[in-house]
Amino acid sequence: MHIVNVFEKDTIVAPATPPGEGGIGIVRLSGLKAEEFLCDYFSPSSATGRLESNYLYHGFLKDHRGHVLDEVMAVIMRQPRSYTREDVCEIHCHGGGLIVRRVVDLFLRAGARMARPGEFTLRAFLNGRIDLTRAEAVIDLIRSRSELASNIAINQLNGGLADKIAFLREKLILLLAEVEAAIDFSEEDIEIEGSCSLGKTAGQMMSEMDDLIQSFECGRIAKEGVNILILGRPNVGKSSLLNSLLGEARAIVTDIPGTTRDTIEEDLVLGGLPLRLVDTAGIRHTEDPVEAEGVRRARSKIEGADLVLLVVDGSMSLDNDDLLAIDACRHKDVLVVLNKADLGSLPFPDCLGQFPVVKISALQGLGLTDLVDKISQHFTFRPEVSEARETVILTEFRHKQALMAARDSLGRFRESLVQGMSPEFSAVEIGEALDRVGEITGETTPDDVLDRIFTKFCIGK
Ligand SMILES: Nc1nc2c(c(=O)[nH]1)N(C=O)[C@@H](CNc1ccc(C(=O)N[C@@H](CCC(=O)O)C(=O)O)cc1)CN2
Ligand SMILES: Nc1nc2c(ncn2[C@@H]2O[C@H](COP(=O)(O)OP(=O)(O)OP(=O)(O)O)[C@@H](O)[C@H]2O)c(=O)[nH]1
Ligand SMILES: [Mg+2]
Repeated sequence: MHIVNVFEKDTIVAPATPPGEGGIGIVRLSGLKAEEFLCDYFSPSSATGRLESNYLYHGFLKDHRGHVLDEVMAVIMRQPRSYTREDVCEIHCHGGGLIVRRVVDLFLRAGARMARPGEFTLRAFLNGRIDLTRAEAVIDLIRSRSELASNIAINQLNGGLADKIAFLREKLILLLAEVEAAIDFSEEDIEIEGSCSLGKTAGQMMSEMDDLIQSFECGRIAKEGVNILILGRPNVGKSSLLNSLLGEARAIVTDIPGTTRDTIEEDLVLGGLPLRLVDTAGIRHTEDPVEAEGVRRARSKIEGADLVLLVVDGSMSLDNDDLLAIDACRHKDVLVVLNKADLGSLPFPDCLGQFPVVKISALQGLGLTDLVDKISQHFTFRPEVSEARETVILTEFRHKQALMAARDSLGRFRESLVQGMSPEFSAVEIGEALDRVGEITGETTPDDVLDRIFTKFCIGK
C-alpha cells in the first residue's frame, strides 16, 4: 500500500462486515462521490429530496438496469461528521456473501475503488480525526482475544496514550523554549542554576517515560498472549495435557511413544490470561527421520517460550530422555508438571528440586485448576482487567522503541548540561526527543512505518 495524501480524490468502497452469512451485511463508501453513488442506486421508500445526514433510511437498492438488488437501510454521514471525516455512506443489506459482493460490485462499476486494508481508518488518521495511537487501538480492539487486551485497546482508543504523549510533548516544548532562550540571550553556557532545574525536569520526564516503557512487557502479554511450551519425553502425557486444558480432543493421544510429530499450537484464555499453548513431539534420540524432525521442531520452539511446562511421568523414575528434556530447557522459566498422579507417585526427583512443581492427572482432569493458578502466578506483572481501563499500557514495540530513543536523548541532554556544553548542542537533543515522541502519535512518523501499520488492518476497516 502507498500512503495516500490528504487530498486523495478516490471514493472507496468495501464490505464492513465479515464474509459469510449474517443477519445484515454492511457496505461502506467514503469519499467525494459517496453520496452521488448512493443516490444513483438507492430509492428511499418515504423520504423525498435530499437525504439528511446521519439518518438511517429504508429503501431499495437498484442496479444499473433498475432491477431491485436488495431491500436495504442506508445512511449518509456528511463530512466532517463521519468516521473518515469524508462523506461516508453505508448500505445495510441482507447479510450473505453474494448479496454483499453484488452491492460492492455495483459501486465499483459506478466508479468507486476497492478500499485497501485499513484505508478507512487511514483516512480518519490523515484527515486528523484520530491520531496514530487511536488508529492502532482500532485494530487491537478488533483483534483482542481477552477482556484485558480489549480494555487496554479501549483506553488507547479513548486517547489514554495520546494524552500522555501530548503531555510529554508539551513539557519538551517548554524545555526547548528555555534552552533556546539561553541561546538567544547568552553567549555563554546555560546558567548553573537554570541548568539544574532543566536537568531536574529532564530527569522527571525520563522516569515518566520509564514507567511507560516498563508497561510494555505486560501489554505484550495481554495482546499477544504468553507462549507456553509443553515439553517432555515421549508418552508422559503432553498431548493429553493440551487436550485437557482445551477441553477437547485436539491432539492425537496414544500409548505409543512418539505419537506427536508436528507442533500443535492453540490459543486460549486461562484465568484471564491469553495464551498460546504449544504441544510438541517428545524429546528423545531417534533414528526415525520423521520423528527426528518433530524433535527438532520441538527444540526450535524453546527459545521463544515465555514458560515451559516440563511434563514428567510422576509414577515412574526419570530416564535418559527425561534428562534430555530437562537439559533442553535449562535456560528457561520452567514449571514441572508431574503427570499421571492417578497412578500413584514416587518421591520427587532431586534434579528437579529447583523448579516449581504441580501434580496433575491429565487423564482424569485432576490438578488442572492448580496448574492454571501456578501459570497465572508466574505472570504476576499483568494488570487487573479493570485496572487496564484506566492505566496506560504500551502494547506496541514501536511505541516502546520510540520512547526509549526519546529517553536516551533526554539522558544526553542532561549530560550536556553537566558538561557545560553549548545550549545549541543541548537543544538538538530535545528536538530529537520531540521527533521520537511525535512518531508515536503520528506527527513525525515516516511513511514506510505508516504503511506497515495500516496494511496490518483488515479490508473494510
Ligand atoms: N454502522 C457503523 N458502526 C460502527 C462504525 C461505523 O463506521 N459504522 N464504526 C467505525 O468503523 C465504529 C464506531 N466509530 C465511529 C467513530 C466516529 C464516527 C463519527 O462519525 N464521528 C464524527 C462525529 C459523529 C457525530 O457527531 O455524530 C466525528 O468524529 O467527527 C462514526 C463511527 C463502530 N461501529
Ligand atoms: N494413567 C494416566 N495415563 C495418562 C495420563 N496422561 C496421559 N496418559 C496416557 O499416557 C499415554 C501417552 O499420552 P500422550 O498424551 O499421547 O503423551 P505425549 O507426551 O503427548 O506422547 P508423545 O506425543 O508420544 O510425545 C496415553 O496412553 C495416555 O492416555 C494420566 O494422567 N494418567
Ligand atoms: Mg503427544
